[in-house]
Amino acid sequence: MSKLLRKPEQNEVSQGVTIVQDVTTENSPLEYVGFKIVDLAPGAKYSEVLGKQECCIVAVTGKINVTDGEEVFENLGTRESVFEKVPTDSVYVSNDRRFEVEGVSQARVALCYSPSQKQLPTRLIKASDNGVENRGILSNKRLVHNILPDSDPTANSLLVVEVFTESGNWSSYPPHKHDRDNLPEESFLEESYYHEMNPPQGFVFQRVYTDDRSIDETMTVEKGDVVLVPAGYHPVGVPDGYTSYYLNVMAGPTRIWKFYNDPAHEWILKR
Ligand SMILES: O=C[C@H](O)[C@@H](O)[C@H](O)CC(=O)O
Repeated sequence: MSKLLRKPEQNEVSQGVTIVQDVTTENSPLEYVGFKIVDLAPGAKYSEVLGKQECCIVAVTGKINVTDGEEVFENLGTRESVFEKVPTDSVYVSNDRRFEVEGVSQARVALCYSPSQKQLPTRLIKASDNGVENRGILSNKRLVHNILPDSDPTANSLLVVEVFTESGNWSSYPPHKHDRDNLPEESFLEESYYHEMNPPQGFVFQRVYTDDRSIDETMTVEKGDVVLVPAGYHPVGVPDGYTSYYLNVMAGPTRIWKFYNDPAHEWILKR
């Protein structure tokens, strides 16, 4: 199996707290991005003390309470399924702070991490704060919820976005990359993809490949999988009949999302 594909696990770390995905800079080829999926039963609590990392806590499904020890944010979350396709609530917590997440209902929480040195204020990113974007044409249409875009100064290095791609469409297509620290042409951002499909037995194909093909992995991706993108183009193809969801975390030396399209396929934008 590709080293860029992480299958979900059921690691119950305490009563009602199950770690489903746990990507760190120590256990992955990523140097900037970290990512967890935590399932919480009602009343179960998960807490962390952050070092020189910032974290965006995303209420993927269900309702949660979040505190950083000073502020309390209650009843966050807007959906029982991501496929309701409504934006959700998130909380940004900066470096050298702690946080605790409590399940109000059965909840799935994404913890999105990146490096942070300069402590910034904790911030509730309400669902209504998400920038909603219909992107693409023909068979490349997708719906984008910008949770923590580079235009939002809340974070030091973290970018978080979720994308819905309909049946028979492609996203992150034409293939693009952001693996060179070469602004203004291109920024260097590592990336993680957390995937879900509807109906849940579905799969999508994701290719991660570099110009020199030193990386060239085409993966069959299923519900709960994480795909790691240390470098390279990273298109996603969605079979007929299914809807794809993914949550992206990006981070790198400069918090700017400036991608570069694969010249071989850029022509499709001119149709
Ligand atoms: O680089 C960002 C990620 O690849 C996705 O968020 C992608 O941009 C989604 C899309 O435009 O299809």
